[in-house]
Amino acid sequence: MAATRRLVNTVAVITINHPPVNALSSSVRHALVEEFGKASKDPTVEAIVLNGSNGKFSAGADIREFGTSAIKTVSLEDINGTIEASQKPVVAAIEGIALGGGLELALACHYRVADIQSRVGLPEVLIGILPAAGGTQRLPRLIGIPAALDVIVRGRHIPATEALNLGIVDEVVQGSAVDAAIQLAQKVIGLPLNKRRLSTLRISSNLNMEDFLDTTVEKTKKQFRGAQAPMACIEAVRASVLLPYHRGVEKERQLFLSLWATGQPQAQQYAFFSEREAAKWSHPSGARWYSEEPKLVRTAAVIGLGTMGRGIVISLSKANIPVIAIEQDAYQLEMGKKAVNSLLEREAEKLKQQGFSPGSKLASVHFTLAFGELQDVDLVIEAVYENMELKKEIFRKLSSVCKSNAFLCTNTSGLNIDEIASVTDRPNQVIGTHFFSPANIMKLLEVVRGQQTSLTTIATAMNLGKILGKVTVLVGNCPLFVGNRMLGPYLEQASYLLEEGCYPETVDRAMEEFGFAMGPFRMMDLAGLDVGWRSRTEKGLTGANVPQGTPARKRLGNRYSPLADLLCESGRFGQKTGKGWYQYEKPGGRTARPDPWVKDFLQKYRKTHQIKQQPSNQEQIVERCVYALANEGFRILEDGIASCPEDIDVIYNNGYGWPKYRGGPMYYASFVGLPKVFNTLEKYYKANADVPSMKPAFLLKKLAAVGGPPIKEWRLQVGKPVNKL
Ligand SMILES: CC/C=C\CC(=O)SCCNC(=O)CCNC(=O)[C@H](O)C(C)(C)COP(=O)(O)OP(=O)(O)OC[C@H]1O[C@@H](n2cnc3c(N)ncnc32)[C@H](O)[C@@H]1OP(=O)(O)O
Repeated sequence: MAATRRLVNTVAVITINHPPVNALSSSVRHALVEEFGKASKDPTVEAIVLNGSNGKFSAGADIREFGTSAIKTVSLEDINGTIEASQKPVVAAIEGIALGGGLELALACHYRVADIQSRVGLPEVLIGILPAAGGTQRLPRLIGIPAALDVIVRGRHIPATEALNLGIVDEVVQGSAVDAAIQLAQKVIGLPLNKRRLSTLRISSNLNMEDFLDTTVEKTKKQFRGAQAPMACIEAVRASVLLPYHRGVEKERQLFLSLWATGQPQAQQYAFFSEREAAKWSHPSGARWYSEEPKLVRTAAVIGLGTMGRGIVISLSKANIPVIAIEQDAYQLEMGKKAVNSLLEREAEKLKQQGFSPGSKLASVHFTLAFGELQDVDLVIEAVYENMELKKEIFRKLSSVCKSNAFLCTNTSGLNIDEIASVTDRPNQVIGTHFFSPANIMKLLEVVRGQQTSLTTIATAMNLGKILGKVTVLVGNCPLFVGNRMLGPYLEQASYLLEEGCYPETVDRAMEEFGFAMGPFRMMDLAGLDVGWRSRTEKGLTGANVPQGTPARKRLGNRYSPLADLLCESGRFGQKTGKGWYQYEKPGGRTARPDPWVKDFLQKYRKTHQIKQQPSNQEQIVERCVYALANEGFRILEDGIASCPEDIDVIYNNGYGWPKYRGGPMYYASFVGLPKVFNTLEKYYKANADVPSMKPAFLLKKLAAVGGPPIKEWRLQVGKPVNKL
């Protein structure tokens, strides 16, 4: 039964029953109509309580129904209208979550009681749509325009205590929300309900509403560049100010349909489900996420308290895993300790505001210089800087100090996991955990399996990612893994564009207007240009080891751009030195300004090398950079490094600032059409045979030849994720 009804004295308790998250699919909506109908008619029922089974009110509309005929059956807004109009008081008992349509349903009830652990919100914007069951009209009437806009446009999950302060819920309880709701329902029997019907309320505000909304539009346009849903949310809320309720709801509906026509909701919903699929990892042996038991991680250690290590320590503590944090000397330890403690204080403050005692949520962190203290930890994450010899030295030590069943993780962004594992006494328990900076904030975790990594180790690392609240993707071991490997051809194209007449700001603007959080040159400046320079020097691509007589713009017969090397040779390492592809207000400054020095440098460079100026337009810039990125993605699939295109998209959406409303680079390639991507790359490669990264990948060619099937059918062509490198 999608909803059940029981009677407690004169209160009918209607329970949504649709595991796992009580999504309001067609069957639930029909069941709600039926049970409300019966409760309304039943003369023994004086009040109604609505809750969800298994401690979850509801995660909202069933996202899988969008775009199908199921969504067209009885509408949630009609149900909400019926509930609100009920002559008997209806109380929502919110446990766990009331999200999207779930909260809209609760807003149609006359009262809302929430348990202290619950979260409410209207996160539709995160899947490319807007609340379309009256939420954009009822919420502003309840909590006012500014607060409602914040909730709807950002789509964040609001903890119960904050929801109480905002006025979204009427009561927050420590114990059972259902019991409290029944008590409240009994108390309000017979009281007038008019003021509890949100659709009938008038919006009160002293603000100059039109100005306020216009300013919000401008701010939102900048903040969510290119995303349509946030703008539609504002327009729907504007309608709540200007129009009577029923016309506001019509506007909400129209906006929903226009959003659907943009294609953005489909991309964002693909991204939503891809994230969930990524957790369901598979292994070339045929093992899957459900066939392997992860080991419990009760205690952990982090080696290195630089930016990465600090973020990892915070993540572990927030997940209630006690941490031992190690540094190499007293000074570094003290610096790390100060930074970690100050971040933990901020977390504790947030918890206090939510009504929790920080001690019950944040695990302890113990700082030490002594490796010997690691003998009992279940798992270690090494987070020192990228140097193979240093990492090996640490893993040798760990191998001798840690208990035999401890897991050893390395936070490398591209070094060989097998080589690191080879110095230990337990290569099967060594795994890569590639966090993204700042590690306590960024959602992505690339888990890298080495050749000998055991299934238990994989299951444990994947489960740890989940516990830390990360979007965790399992990938194979190859230089730079998935995300960073794809950056290579992308950044290469960006540099070639400069050689050919573009400027950093032109390329960055094009990519940012496409939707990237940051263009390639701003990104390089942020990461530090010296990092890549060091690696190219080690590979003999630049510096003293380049063979004499090598042309400046060729390496091993292929095109090479020395621009970044030249910048580094001038001491321009990016933000940290106050100069890179841009100039900054000071070393460590954040505001990038085009630098006349760079312009002059590029002009001289082009003249010296007699490069014909043919600056690309915005569309060409995007095509070259994005197709180069996706092409490498196809190679990664061919090589068996990623299991499926969805995993690659999850990595880009969550770790590289790719605009989620474009689904990810592989989804985008599929959206544009694989034959078009193939032909464009082929044309470029034919004219530039010295740029092998632009040679269309074999898999792309194969898929394009059959007309570019939908992305979920690519798996058939990809096969098992066996590392072929
Ligand atoms: C007419 C329009 C009216 C209203 C519009 C809407 O209501 S749109 C929907 C708005 N709601 C959301 O966006 C919530 C989406 N869900 C989540 O954020 C999380 O799933 C949630 C609820 C916080 C639970 O997180 P948790 O980590 O505990 O579980 P997980 O994410 O793995 O989800 C478990 C399985 O449930 C599926 N699922 C979740 N939400 C929905 C949903 N709204 N519709 C359909 N399916 C949903 C999810 O895919 C998982 O499925 P599985 O097959 O097990 O992978």
